[in-house]
Amino acid sequence: MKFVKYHGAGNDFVIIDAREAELDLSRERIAAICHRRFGVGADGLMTLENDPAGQEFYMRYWNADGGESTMCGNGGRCISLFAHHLGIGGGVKYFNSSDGYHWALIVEADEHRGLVELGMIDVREVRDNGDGSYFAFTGSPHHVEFVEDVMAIDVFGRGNEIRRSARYAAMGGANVNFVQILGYGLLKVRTFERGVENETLACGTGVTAAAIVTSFVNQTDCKRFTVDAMGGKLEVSFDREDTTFQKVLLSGGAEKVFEGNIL
Ligand SMILES: N[C@H](CCC[C@H](N)C(=O)O)C(=O)O
Repeated sequence: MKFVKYHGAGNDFVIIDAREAELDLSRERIAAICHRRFGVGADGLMTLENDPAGQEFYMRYWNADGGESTMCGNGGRCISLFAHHLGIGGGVKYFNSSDGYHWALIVEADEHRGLVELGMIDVREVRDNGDGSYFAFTGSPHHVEFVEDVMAIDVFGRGNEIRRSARYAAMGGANVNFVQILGYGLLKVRTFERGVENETLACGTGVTAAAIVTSFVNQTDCKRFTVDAMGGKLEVSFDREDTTFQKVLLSGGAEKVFEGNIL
């Protein structure tokens, strides 16, 4: 089975063009493909499929543990560059996914790399958990808390604990984002990802949640954030009406790093 490997700010994915093929993708097989030693290694796997609703393609996403999951922002940017490399659509890609329709502008691209701006869903609620942390759904569920120094945080230990806490059990757990405010519109974020069950080098829906919660909580007139993730920089921008965030955009680099054949 042919695959390609892309990453967005170090959040990495196996992507398979499934438009013509019936694939055998069990939970176990996806977990094996994503395994860092016994497989290709990835934070997640995506298939690019024909969309019954008539968009240019459908994006399905599975986490590294083999579980099909909710929207992946870095994955959406990578699969849009992959679609571009396949000659699908024009300068703006229109696709469907688990949280509805998305568009992605290919700002620039060569045969390996690109700069991709992805339209995200609206965020109509930021929940204050009452303990200094917050929750927002940006296509995936995200816990957000502010810390003095993200590099001093035990992201795995504390992230795992919060991800498995009773608060988020009903939704199957949440991703956990630790946010350090570096300045006005400037954040550093580290994320423990549900379904990867570890820290990832970047999380697109996570940095989107971090920016929106920062605007909601203290930089209330800021609508554009640069976010330093461990694997690279991402930009988040939005319009804001009271507590509704619309025209949410996630921008950053995406890169095709290799292609291969899964036996
Ligand atoms: N692990 C997430 C999905 C992937 C999110 C992340 N890779 C992104 O870029 O948004 C979840 O199960 O909620």
